[in-house]
Amino acid sequence: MNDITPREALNFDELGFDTAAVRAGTLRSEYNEHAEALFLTSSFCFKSAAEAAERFANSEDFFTYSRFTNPTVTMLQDRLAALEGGEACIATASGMSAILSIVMSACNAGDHIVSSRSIFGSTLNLFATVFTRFGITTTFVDPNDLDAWRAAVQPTTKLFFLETPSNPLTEVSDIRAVADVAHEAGALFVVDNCFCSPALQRPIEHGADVVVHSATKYIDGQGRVLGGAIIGKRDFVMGKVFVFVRTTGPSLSAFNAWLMLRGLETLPIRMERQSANAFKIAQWLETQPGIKRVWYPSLASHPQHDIAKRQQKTGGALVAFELHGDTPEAQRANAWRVIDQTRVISITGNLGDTRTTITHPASTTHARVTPEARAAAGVTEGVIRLSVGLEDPNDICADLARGIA
Ligand SMILES: N[C@@H](CCOC(=O)CCC(=O)O)C(=O)O
Repeated sequence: MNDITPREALNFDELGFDTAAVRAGTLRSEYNEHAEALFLTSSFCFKSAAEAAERFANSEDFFTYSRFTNPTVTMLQDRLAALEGGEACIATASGMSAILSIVMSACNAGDHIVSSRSIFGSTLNLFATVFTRFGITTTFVDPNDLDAWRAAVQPTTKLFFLETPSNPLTEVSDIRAVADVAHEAGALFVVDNCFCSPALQRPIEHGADVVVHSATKYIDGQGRVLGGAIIGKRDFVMGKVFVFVRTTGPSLSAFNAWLMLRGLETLPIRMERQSANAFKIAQWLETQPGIKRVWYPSLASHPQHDIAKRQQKTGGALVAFELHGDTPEAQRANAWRVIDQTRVISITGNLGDTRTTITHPASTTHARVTPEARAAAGVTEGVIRLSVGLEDPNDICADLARGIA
């Protein structure tokens, strides 16, 4: 590929994380532009039919067609691989298409997955309803019960799936401990690192084989575009996932990749500040009598506080809390009242934005999950998820106080 860099290529393994966040992805055109260029083109031209044939035959090394190779997307992939400490990355159109691509690349009909039960609603549905139609079954387990992971293993188990911290309750699991069980079983261990981003947690360093992201969240960081990313060893990512994405087309657009490159430049400072704001808000929520329970990994009351301290740089920017209520209906009414009384916070089904967002998971992000699966994951009608942004945390507390009072 035309890797024309103004000076010699940088080795990001030897440079700091913050340096990689702004500089990794060094591909430049013949013009040696300073900022990453946006290559809005569906295809690339060839000097001859023979060159076209040669380049299509070696598509990993040449730009041919943007469904599978585009310079702007390559720069994003290179940067994400550097940030996660992986050998290679493939970017996709959304987080869900990233998970789909991993499973379709790793499993065949008749194979089996062991997954945490505490995962995003659409991921749970993908495993429980879509894959089963193609003969891939999943056993869901309590993510903090290592015996349950072990007991769920079958001769056909090919993949372990963990989300830590989990969506929406920020349940934290020991990545190294689950990795050991996965590897004893000969399974590929996939960790969804969406809530932390590589700025706060690098699962590959703790034994994960593959890291998956909804890049829509902290990687974009400003609530603008959808995207996904798969990071891991070259033989799996380029040998299998690349071929799947090339053939089936859940590819990331160059425009979205370009925005995400901009977003990543501020990832470390956004995560630091948003985490600090979230900690302040979580501490304040714990003092509110109207609130039954608060989940935030940096709080001493969090059930996996010790694991989080070991594994994450900060508690992250997601806070979950539960409202009182004698019945599920009363809990929902209380939660909706708090949400509806906000004026500053955005009521929306997304997270990872610089603006604070508030979500009622039971009726949005986890609405299509069965009530039993929601109950097993602890997602009651009283739970509210807050994705804390860059506003003054006092303004966010005041906005929440109106409904809580
Ligand atoms: N990952 C986002 C997703 C937003 O919600 C959904 O995708 C809902 C699922 C559906 O209705 O199909 C988040 O957690 O905020």
